[in-house]
Amino acid sequence: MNEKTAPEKFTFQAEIKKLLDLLSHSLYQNREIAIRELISNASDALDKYRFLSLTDESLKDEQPLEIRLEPDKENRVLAICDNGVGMTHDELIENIGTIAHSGSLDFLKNAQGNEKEEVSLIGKFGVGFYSAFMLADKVEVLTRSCREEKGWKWESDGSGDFTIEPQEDIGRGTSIRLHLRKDLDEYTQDTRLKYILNKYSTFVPYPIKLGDELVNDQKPIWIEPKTQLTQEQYDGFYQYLAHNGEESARWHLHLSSDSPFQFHAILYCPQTNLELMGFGRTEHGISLCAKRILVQNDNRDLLPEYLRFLYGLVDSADLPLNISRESLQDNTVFRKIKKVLTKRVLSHLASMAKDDEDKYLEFYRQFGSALREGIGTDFENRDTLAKLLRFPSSRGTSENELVSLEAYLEKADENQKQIYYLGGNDFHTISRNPNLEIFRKKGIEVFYLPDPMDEIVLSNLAKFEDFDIVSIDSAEVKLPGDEKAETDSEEKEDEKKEEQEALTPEFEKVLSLFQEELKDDVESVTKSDRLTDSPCCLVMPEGAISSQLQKVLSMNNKDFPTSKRILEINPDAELIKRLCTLSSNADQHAFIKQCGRQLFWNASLMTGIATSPEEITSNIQSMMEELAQKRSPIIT
Ligand SMILES: Nc1ncnc2c1ncn2[C@@H]1O[C@H](COP(=O)(O)OP(=O)(O)OP(=O)(O)O)[C@@H](O)[C@H]1O
Repeated sequence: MNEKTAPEKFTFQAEIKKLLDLLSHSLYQNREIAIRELISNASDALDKYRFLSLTDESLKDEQPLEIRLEPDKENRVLAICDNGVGMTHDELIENIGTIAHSGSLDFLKNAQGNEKEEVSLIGKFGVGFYSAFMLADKVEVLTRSCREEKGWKWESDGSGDFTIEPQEDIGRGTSIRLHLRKDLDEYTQDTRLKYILNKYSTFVPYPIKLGDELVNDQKPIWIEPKTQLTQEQYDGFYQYLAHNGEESARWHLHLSSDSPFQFHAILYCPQTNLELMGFGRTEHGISLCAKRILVQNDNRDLLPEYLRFLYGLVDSADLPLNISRESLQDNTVFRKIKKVLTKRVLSHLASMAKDDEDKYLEFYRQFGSALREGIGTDFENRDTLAKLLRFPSSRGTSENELVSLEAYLEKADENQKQIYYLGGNDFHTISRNPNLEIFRKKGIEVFYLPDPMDEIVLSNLAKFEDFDIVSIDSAEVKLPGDEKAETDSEEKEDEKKEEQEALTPEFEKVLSLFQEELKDDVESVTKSDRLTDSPCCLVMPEGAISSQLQKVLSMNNKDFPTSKRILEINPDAELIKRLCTLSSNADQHAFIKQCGRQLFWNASLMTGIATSPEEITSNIQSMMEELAQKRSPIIT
């Protein structure tokens, strides 16, 4: 037991001396962080006391745990007081004087003697208790440990030494009395102090009082167990974070973890996606706290970019309080938290999709665009994201009936090796596309993609499980059970040649006349295997991107090179059969060519890529005139 009456004198540890010298002479402007540091220490001290009193009944009393700020304008003193754990004589020496603590150690490690750099590092690492000397030219610490009857006064002017002497009549806890520097009267003004407290300490889990006024009235609900919270409390916190006075969140996720690192988080999904309503890019971030002290209120790196629609707060005791925005991303704990949060959000969505499909689809209609964005950017979670995607399909009756890739495969033919989709202007235009005929005949489901974004996503995804994802207007399409699908491309070429050779001379003639007419417009004219009723359709050559996608890309970039398509002709279509019979008569070749051109235009219209309406209408008109002439010869 230390029975001391006169002040004992101590010398600061060399590193601390250096730190203090720097602090008292530095021109570092953001002095208000000192208040944040001291409040954070007070909050830690209250945590420690709360914990001790849980296990040791004798330490308990009726005092409410709180932090008080007591400004004394007359004497230019600001006291920051807590009734937390307090410090014994030896703890005082050890904690604030002779051993550099984590914040200050980090600072010193990185400072490396360059004064300019040292000053900028103050903001980066914070310097814990010692930041008091940025505000004060004398600091007194009055403290009484919860385990002792007797208190102590620590005092220093920050120049190299400190003293400790006994102090009578003080309550449990610690008061840090800052004798403010001459020019810092503002730190005794209520408005200035409230501003600082609101900025940094709103989420401190203990009441902070300025005089008699409670300054932080936001309850830190994220550290409470889920079972003890009501919907109203969750709503209130959401409304606070989202600055939204009326709405409840669409859903929330309350996470707590103790290992391998400690954090609490509440994330909220809003009802509506403002980006869909033309409000521009969502720019709010997540509130980031370290030990309940706000470090940043708009952190945009804690979640991947595509989840930017979520509101929330993350609090971790394993994050350094004074970390800068730049160095946060390099922090291991921060990166791990981001990873866990992302996975938990996605698994929450997956469970919702499984347990309550309707609720999930409602969410998807608002925020599906975010998940689609994730496919292109979050490679680590691509498979999970792919399972969360939904698309309209040929089994539905409108674009509102959405199907997942997994549900699609459940219904697929066992010989099916590919997942099929087709883009187009709208659901009904797509459903009338002739490329679908063989799929309809074979009962194969095709995703209908009126939204070009969906097509970009699927072509980007390219594969789901072991299935290639292909646009059905592509030469790469392999139909289930199609023997040709199994052969390699060389054999396939040979087979194609053989097949073309096996064509009737009449059909061959028609193809060559079409080819002649359309040589500048199409890559080739070939026999079709995918059509059952329609005379023709356009398909993309192997390796080319789909029609719809080309359309979108060329809309954004006029110089985007569009690839020529293959015109496939159905020999069994009535019109083609008739053209075949005409083909042996050279007088009819001009007419066959005219039909070939019109068929190409028709297919272009169906695909939504027709570009020459005047030529199309004038060709139809001249054909109608010819027909009309035959039906009713003009009487002259
Ligand atoms: N209000 C207080 N009540 C009780 N102990 C305190 C108080 N303020 C500071 N201390 C003690 O002094 C020590 C040093 O404080 P300082 O702020 O310099 O570093 P730290 O809080 O340990 O580090 P960091 O903030 O970087 O995690 C604390 O660990 C704590 O033991």
